Amino acid sequence: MGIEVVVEGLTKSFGKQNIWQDVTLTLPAGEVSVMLGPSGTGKTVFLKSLIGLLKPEHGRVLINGVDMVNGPERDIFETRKLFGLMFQDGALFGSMSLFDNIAFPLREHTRKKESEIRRVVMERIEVVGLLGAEGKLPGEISGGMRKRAGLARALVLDPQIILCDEPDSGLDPVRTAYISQLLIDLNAQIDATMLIVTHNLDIAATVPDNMGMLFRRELVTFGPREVLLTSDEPVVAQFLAARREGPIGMSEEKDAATLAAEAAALPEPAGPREIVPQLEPSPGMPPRRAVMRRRERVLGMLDRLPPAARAAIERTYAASGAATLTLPTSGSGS
Ligand SMILES: Nc1ncnc2c1ncn2[C@@H]1O[C@H](COP(=O)(O)OP(=O)(O)OP(=O)(O)O)[C@@H](O)[C@H]1O
Repeated sequence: MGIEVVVEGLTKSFGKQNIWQDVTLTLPAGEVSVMLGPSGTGKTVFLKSLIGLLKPEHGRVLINGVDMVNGPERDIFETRKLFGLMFQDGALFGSMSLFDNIAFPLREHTRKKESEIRRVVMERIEVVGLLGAEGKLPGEISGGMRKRAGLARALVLDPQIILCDEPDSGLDPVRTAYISQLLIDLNAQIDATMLIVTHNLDIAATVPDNMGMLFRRELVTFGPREVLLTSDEPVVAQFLAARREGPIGMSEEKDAATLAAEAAALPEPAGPREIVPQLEPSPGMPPRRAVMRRRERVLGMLDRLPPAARAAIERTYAASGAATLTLPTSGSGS
């Protein structure tokens, strides 16, 4: 099973530029989480901070008791081996075949024999649907194939935590849908904790168990997907509706007068936002073990969630036939 990642009071600046401050959240073990946020809000910086490649000035990132910010370098180095990283561009070596690219971490970090390396690499190549392309160079294949090769490479060391930086960048909507399904199938197969950074609304709506958003140097929210998807925070509503009206500007934040004028011109929302169902693993895949754990966890926190999120969660679990569940009384509490 994947490992819980606990982030406490994380603050990162570069010189005088504060990127974000006091970020606190927990990535639940084995669940899929998405971090949204406009360009430049520090999502990639956040991923790099989780693996200890960047050092925030304050706060902790705890993984199996190791603090990836302030812990001993030796422990951080060892803990990093639990991670699989998929970068935006696949980060493949252009002069190496896909096979050699995917084998690279095994050759660098293990003493496995070539026959064993071949077995592992071919297994992962099959998982991401690239059988037959292993001899090709990265320049000879499409962007979507390069992404999948990057994912295969992230998987060779049997990671328990997978970080994906914009898995959809440069992909058309159909390829993005395939990548979304692949991420869910992967979670079903290996039960790893996953964090995906994306701007893509389809991935955000269909893939994660949990969602968060960074904006104006803060974590706006992080929690079960229903919390963000029903949120009436202006920045979340603007992002999810992909509209110009709202706090997110083209290059800089808008002033109060502009915001007020835009808000006055906007039509009243027609009703609660529609939440599309989360993707299920493909036929033939094992069920996601995270689903049951998440259900326990989320139902345990129901009383502390905003009413709209609570109603959405109750609808989700009622629709998925959770007849055996006793939902905490709604209408009481918050
Ligand atoms: N090593 C660095 N040194 C100085 N500034 C940096 C460094 N890395 C990132 N930054 C700055 O931190 C800010 C956040 O960058 P980051 O790449 O994390 O944003 P992002 O949310 O991932 O953006 P996008 O969605 O466009 O990829 C940017 O202003 C960037 O210039």
